[in-house]
Amino acid sequence: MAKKKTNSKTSTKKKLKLPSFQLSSQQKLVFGSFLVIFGIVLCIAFVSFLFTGEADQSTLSDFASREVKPKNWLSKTGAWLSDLFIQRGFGISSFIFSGLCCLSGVYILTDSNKTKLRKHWFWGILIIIWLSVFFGFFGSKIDILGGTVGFEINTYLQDYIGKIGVSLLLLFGVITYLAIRFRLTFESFANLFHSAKKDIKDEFTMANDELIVPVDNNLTEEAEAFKSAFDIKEKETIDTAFDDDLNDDILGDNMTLNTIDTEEKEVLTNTALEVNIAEEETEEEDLSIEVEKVAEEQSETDNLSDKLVADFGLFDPTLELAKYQFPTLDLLRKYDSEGITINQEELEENKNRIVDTLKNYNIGIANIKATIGPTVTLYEIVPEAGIRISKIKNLEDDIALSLSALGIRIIAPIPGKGTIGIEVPNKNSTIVSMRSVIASKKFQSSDMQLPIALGKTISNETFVVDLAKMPHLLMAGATGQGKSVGLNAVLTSLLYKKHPAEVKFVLVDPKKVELTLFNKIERHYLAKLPDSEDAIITDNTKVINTLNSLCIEMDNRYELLKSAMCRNIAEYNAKFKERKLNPNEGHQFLPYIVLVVDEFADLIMTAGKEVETPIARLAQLARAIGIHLIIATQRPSVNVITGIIKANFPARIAFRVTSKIDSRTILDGAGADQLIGRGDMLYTQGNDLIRVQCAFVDTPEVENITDFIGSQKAYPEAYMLPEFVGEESGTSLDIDISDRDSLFKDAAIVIVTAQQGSASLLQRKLKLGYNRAGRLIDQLEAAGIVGPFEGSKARQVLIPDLTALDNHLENEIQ
Ligand SMILES: Nc1ncnc2c1ncn2[C@@H]1O[C@H](COP(=O)(O)OP(=O)(O)OP(=O)(O)O)[C@@H](O)[C@H]1O
Repeated sequence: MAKKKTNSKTSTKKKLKLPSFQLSSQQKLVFGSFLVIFGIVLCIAFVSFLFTGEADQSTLSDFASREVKPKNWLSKTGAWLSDLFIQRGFGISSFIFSGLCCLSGVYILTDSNKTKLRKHWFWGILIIIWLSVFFGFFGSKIDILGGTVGFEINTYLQDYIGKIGVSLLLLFGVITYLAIRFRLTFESFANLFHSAKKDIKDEFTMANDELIVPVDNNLTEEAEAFKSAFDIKEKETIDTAFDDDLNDDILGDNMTLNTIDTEEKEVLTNTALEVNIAEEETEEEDLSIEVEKVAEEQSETDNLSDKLVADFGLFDPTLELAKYQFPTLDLLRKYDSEGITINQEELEENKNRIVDTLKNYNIGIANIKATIGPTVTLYEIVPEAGIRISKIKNLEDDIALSLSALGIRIIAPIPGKGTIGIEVPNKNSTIVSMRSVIASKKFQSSDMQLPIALGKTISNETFVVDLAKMPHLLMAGATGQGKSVGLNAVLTSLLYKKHPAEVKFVLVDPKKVELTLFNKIERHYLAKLPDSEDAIITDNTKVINTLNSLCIEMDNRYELLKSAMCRNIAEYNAKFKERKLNPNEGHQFLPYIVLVVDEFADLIMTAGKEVETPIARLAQLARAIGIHLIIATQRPSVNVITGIIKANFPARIAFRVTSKIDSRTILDGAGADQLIGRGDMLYTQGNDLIRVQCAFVDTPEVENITDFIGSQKAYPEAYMLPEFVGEESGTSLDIDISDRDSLFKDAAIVIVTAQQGSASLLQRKLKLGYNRAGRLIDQLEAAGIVGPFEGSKARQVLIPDLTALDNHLENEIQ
């Protein structure tokens, strides 16, 4: 077992090292047949060389001249190839080359196991060399038997180990080959010898028995002793023989055991004993039998998808915009004041103040350490033994007063460190540019699904989080503290990392001015409702429709995931890329959708429950299907951020807020009221608070990026969300004839001709987007041309042919 395991381990290791070339079926046909033909060419040339080689010797130097006519059946090429392989190469063993070429071709054509082919090549080449040396051993000059290689190796070896040495070396080669290739062991030689000996012995015994037969009734004393000694054994053997199918002959004899005479019994005993020995031997051999690894059978769908992947490669969702270029770093501004400068004086001053203040309250400090961040410096204090932490915590305001600085935050104790932290704002804060965080290795090499570079932590590390893991983000902060910049930083991060095929934004901007710049990338990155003009939603009534539409999209996506038997969007998309999901059944690559709501308080004020319900539904359920919410608000009061919303937004960002109560609403604790503003923020994902300086991205930078993306080739339209028809507009089936899509008739013809009521058929035939095709199907249903939705099956077509369709439509108009 252990041996088997190691074997399989090493083989997987080997497999991992080898590069895998995936040839398409056509390439396999071309390459495979080329190799077979090349092998045949070599064989013909070599055979011809045996007869014409000598005559062609002189013509080889005039290869370029057309007057020279070589005798080789394949003319100059044949003469040259066979001279190269046989004369200058390995002699007649070169025939193996032609065989190997043909074999490789056949392997490629039949798509057989390549490991076996590699083995054939390995052993083939070794045999070629061995044969060439072997033949070279007998020749006194270069000849076609051993070729130049054989001759030269021989001369070289004979110079060092002599003729006897070379012959022994060749013998050793044969033994090694037999041992490795045919797993021959010393025991198998011995067994061979043993069985030969036994055969002779058998013959001998048989002959003896024949001699004994005539004196059957008079057993000698020795024979009697022999018999009694084996009596028990005989019985056992006979029993075993009864069970043993292999010993049918003996079985036959044993059946009549009572009737046979002693001599026959004796013969039988001998035979049975031998069977026993033979069995033991087989058992011994069994130990060395190697169990061949059986390849696991693949199911039919796997085979089909594997074939598709082999033919077309993995599905590439970015193919439609294959030439899309990600924005470059130089679109972002570089700031002079970047990089942290240590102001020794300031550090010393703050340290003294902290020590003095604490001394005033009889708190001694054993140790103090400073970590300088972009906007604040963290002083870590180890108090003297016996000092209660709560005492320091209570002195927060006093320490802040004596340090006469805004934004002091005391963390007592720092989780996991056993020290007390005092964050003191730097006199001169440094700007954390978006460029520096985007360029950071941490962001660039992150393999997160939706990476967001938020800024830098207090220890000046780039802070990157995965929106897909959050899974929804709540952002709050008083006006002018950096919310909009924060939102822009989030969107910019995604633009720098995600292809338009991979992520779509739904932007809600009641302030109408904050996100307008993103209009330029509408057809690349934005998603919108089918009949809305602007992709960025500024009208509060439209927000309700959009949110409900997202709920429909969510339900649709769950249906798709269910039928694909996937638990989340990542699994689903991976399966789709591997071509395991059929687009004809409605499957498609699903981009992430990020809903950004700037000024959520305003929405709640105007729309209340109508907004809260879909938001809560999305927040509760949308994480698995790739819809993520980012909600920003100025007023983090309890009537805006209700319990249900809070419960579903574990990731929160707090910019500076004006009151402790607001801080509590957003962070479930104080802290946000002590921030210094201008992008200074606290981030939590349910546990610790992390102080981060938000990356700064200015409007011109966003404009540069959106211009850069907007100037590139885009999709024909923005990503269409499913249509949501509000209650007041009636049911979707009451479609007015005049409101029908311009392609309604074409769609009806396609559906009736194909007798298959599926939206994806329309998508393909009429080159439509999924949403328009879906709308057409609804209209066809309303017109009574197709039946109702039947889950994963195509809808039933109610009109049998085109004539009936014409009649149907005419009747409709009347
Ligand atoms: N990360 C940052 N680094 C440096 N300065 C910043 C940062 N974030 C914001 N600021 C400064 O604060 C100003 C206001 O920021 P921003 O417009 O994001 O505030 P806001 O919270 O969106 O305000 P409002 O709610 O009124 O729109 C910016 O113009 C900028 O000067």
